[in-house]
Amino acid sequence: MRSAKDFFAPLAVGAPTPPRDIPWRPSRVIHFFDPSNEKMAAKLPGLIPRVDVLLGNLEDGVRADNKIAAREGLVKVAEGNDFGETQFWVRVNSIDSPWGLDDLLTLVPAIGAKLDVIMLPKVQGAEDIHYIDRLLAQLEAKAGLTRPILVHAILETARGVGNVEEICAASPRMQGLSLGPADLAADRRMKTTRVGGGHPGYLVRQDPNPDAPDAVRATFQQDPWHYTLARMVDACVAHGIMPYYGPFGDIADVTACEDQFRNAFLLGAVGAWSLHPVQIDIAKKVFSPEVKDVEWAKKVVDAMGDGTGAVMVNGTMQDDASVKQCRVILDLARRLAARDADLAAAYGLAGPAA
Ligand SMILES: CC(=O)SCCNC(=O)CCNC(=O)[C@H](O)C(C)(C)COP(=O)(O)OP(=O)(O)OC[C@H]1O[C@@H](n2cnc3c(N)ncnc32)[C@H](O)[C@@H]1OP(=O)(O)O
Ligand SMILES: CC(=O)C(=O)O
Ligand SMILES: [Mg+2]
Repeated sequence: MRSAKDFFAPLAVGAPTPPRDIPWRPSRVIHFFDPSNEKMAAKLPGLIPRVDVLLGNLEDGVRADNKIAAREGLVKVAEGNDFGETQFWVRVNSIDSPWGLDDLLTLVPAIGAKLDVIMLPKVQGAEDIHYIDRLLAQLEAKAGLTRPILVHAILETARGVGNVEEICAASPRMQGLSLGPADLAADRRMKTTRVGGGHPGYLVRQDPNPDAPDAVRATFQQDPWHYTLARMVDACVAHGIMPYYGPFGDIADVTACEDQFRNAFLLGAVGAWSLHPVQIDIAKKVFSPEVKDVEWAKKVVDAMGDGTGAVMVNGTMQDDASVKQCRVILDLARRLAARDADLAAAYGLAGPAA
């Protein structure tokens, strides 16, 4: 175990100092694209200003015979685009795959200065984060980078879920976690073949009516990801990093996508992935607080004065704890409004500096 005293020391001579805090930046939507797909890459200049995070995916979803083209395509995308306020991330291949090491050895020297976050799939435990932590420090030092690249882990194995706390705590570089419902379902031997979302068979049924035993009994679908997501949120918050819902594979079912994203938002996630342009605005809408909730939060904060005691607002009790809930909403609304003039106008909050 590393001493607390050297936790924030660089892991290689000449590497940038590890971060003490993960900077807050909007990350309601992490938009995935395949850098080996020229049609997708051609759409990026229009997509970059629309998304909070643009992510070049090199892992699952990219054909094995396109892995090198994808890696090279990502370098071209980085060199050929100005990302402005948009974060630029990559999902590298897993460190036990034939491509993971070369992804890192190529990308950090070539485009490390533009990469905000490296997303690492199939993280099993702290040992995987320790490995990439040291390797990144060595590569950053060699490349003369002055800003540390952050690391985001996908939680998509049963062992990873069991080790979630240790993964979050393994390095000051840890930026966040995403849920990987497809690989996780396979690894756990769950019997759903969907990429995220609910399942009609995962339900509870209304009790029988003793007066009408043959009457149809309503059923209610449940969320099979609730347990994992809630566990992720607790682990992330405990370690000062950010939890994200992952992908929703039924691109055509925009309604269920919105529902799944909203469940995650309500539980504490800060964003979700978009796999297709149609999912971008869904994520941005869901992970921005609703105007009515911002208005309510302002009202409670105003009514609570110094934030202590108990008052009635519209027939409800508000006190020191509930005002904190309202401040969570208001704080997020303020941060988003400061970057988005439309949201600022909708919320009645200060917008971007002129
Ligand atoms: C479990 C996991 O690991 S999830 C993460 C891995 N998977 C991914 O990243 C998948 C990313 N998304 C995709 O590959 C594609 O969106 C697919 C395969 C799902 C659907 O692609 P298509 O069948 O081409 O969809 P569709 O025809 O609706 O696309 C419309 C247009 O949007 C483009 N497009 C589709 N997805 C994207 C994207 N993610 N980014 C940019 N452009 C896109 C298409 O190229 C197409 O362009 P065109 O109008 O010039 O022909
Ligand atoms: C997100 C991802 O990688 C998965 O669901 O497997
Ligand atoms: Mg996966």
